[in-house]
Amino acid sequence: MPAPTSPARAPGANAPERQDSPPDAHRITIRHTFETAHRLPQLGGRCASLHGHSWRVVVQVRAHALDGDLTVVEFGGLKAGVRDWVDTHLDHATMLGIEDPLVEPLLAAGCEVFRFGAGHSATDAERSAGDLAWPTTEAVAVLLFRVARDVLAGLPSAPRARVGGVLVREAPLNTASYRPDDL
Ligand SMILES: Nc1nc2c(c(=O)[nH]1)N=C([C@H](O)[C@H](O)COP(=O)(O)OP(=O)(O)OP(=O)(O)O)CN2
Repeated sequence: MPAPTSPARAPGANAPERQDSPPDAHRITIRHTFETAHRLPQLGGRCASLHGHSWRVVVQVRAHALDGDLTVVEFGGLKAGVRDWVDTHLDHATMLGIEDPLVEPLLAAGCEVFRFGAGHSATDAERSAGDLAWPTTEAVAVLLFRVARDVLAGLPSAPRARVGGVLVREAPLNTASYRPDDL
C-alpha cells in the first residue's frame, strides 16, 4: 500500500520563517493631515511671511517579527494616538520659533501657538520640540517622530517594534523625512 501523501499546497506555503530574514522585515504606515501655519524668519524671503500649509505626516513602524496577534502594532491605536496629539497641538495652530516676535501678539489674540525651541518655558507638548529652534519641515518631522515613538511605547506591539521613520509633506512638492537609525 502506498504511503499517505500530504494534500497539495503551493510551494512555500506554511514554510517556516527563514532564520536569516532581514531585520525589521515587517513595516506598517499610518497617515494623518493637519492645517497649520508657520513662519521661518531665519530663512528670509517668502518663508518669513506667516503662511499656512495642508501638512501630511506618514509614520512608519517596523519590526523583525510579528506580535502574537500577527500585527506590528494595531493601526487604529497608533492612528488614534498620533491623530489626537496632532489635532490637539498643531491642527489650526501656528508653529513659531520661541524667538519669533509674533508669539506674544498671536497668543494675546487668542490664537493657538506651538512654540519650537521653548526650552524651560515649554509646555509638556512643546518639550518634544525644545531643542528645535524653528518650525522647518525637517524640524516638524523630528517632532512627529518623537510623538509617534511615545505613542508606540504605550501600545501593545511586536517585540522591539520601533518607529522606522516619519515623512512630513509641507506642500505637494516639499517633503522632509527623519530616520535616525536608517536601517
Ligand atoms: N529645507 C527647507 N526649506 C524651506 C522650508 C523648509 O521647511 N525646509 N520652508 C519653506 C517655506 O515654508 C515655503 O512655504 C516653501 O517654500 P517654497 O517651496 O519655495 O514655496 P512654494 O511652495 O510656494 O514653491 P512652489 O514654487 O509653488 O513649488 C522654504 N524653504
